[in-house]
Amino acid sequence: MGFGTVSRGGSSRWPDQRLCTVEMGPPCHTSCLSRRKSSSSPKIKVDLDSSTGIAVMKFQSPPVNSLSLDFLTEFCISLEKLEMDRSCRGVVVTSALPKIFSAGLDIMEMYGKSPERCGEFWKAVQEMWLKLYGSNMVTIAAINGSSPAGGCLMALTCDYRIMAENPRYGIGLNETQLGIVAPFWFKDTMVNTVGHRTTELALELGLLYSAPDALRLAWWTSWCRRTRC
Ligand SMILES: CCCCC/C=C\C/C=C\CC/C=C/CC(=O)SCCNC(=O)CCNC(=O)[C@H](O)C(C)(C)COP(=O)(O)OP(=O)(O)OC[C@H]1O[C@@H](n2cnc3c(N)ncnc32)[C@H](O)[C@@H]1OP(=O)(O)O
Repeated sequence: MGFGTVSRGGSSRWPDQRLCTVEMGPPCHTSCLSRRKSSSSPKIKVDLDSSTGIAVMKFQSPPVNSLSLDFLTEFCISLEKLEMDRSCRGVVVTSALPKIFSAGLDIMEMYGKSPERCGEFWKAVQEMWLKLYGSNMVTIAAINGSSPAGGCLMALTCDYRIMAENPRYGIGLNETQLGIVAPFWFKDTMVNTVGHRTTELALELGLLYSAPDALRLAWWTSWCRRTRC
């Protein structure tokens, strides 16, 4: 599947300033509760606070939030619903699982499947990227765990990234280490964020970065010391 032109943001839902802090705590007051809309599909839970216009999309697909066809389909539907809700201005994507943001594409989707199923899966991967990259909402990845390969792509596709500092958490397009080649548009998404030279090195060596290392290479808007965002 080829790509057409993707328009990015540009609506009144975008703030003038770069967004540097994200409120992710529990509701401050019970009166806030009435302005909250929640929905849950098996793999993704969404909470929208209409008073702030911020939605939090939590991945809840154990063991590792791998991007299966079902997961990607739910993700696109959830994002579309938020996109259509004019009260929603921004969305934070994060994980409900400890230690893992997303393990990337579901390996089991890429093994022993029919050509039709492979086509459907690959289209869903592209759809996820198109919808997230082309979103009119401000998109933020709160990376509270490991995020290799496709998980990293998802984070890079957001407008802003915040990562929890933990030496066990790594992020990067590490496909080379797995003996596969990162598709060109994975690479391009990384180039957009960290530039050609860093991307070249990272992809050649299949590097996974810790939060402080990634910060040095300008991956982040911010990072936090708490192990759970
Ligand atoms: C269909 C193809 C169409 C044609 C397309 C054409 C061209 C495209 C060509 C190539 C595609 C290139 C793009 C690739 C991008 C990707 O994202 S590939 C996936 C890369 N990701 C990984 O390899 C992640 C590997 N996993 C890990 O590193 C670790 O599991 C972890 C995430 C760091 C977590 O570690 P932890 O120790 O906590 O857990 P475990 O390792 O014990 O894992 C628990 C459990 O989860 C299973 N699992 C892990 N990762 C995946 C995964 N990506 N998909 C599915 N399942 C996964 C693991 O096997 C364990 O399972 P269990 O043994 O049954 O408990």
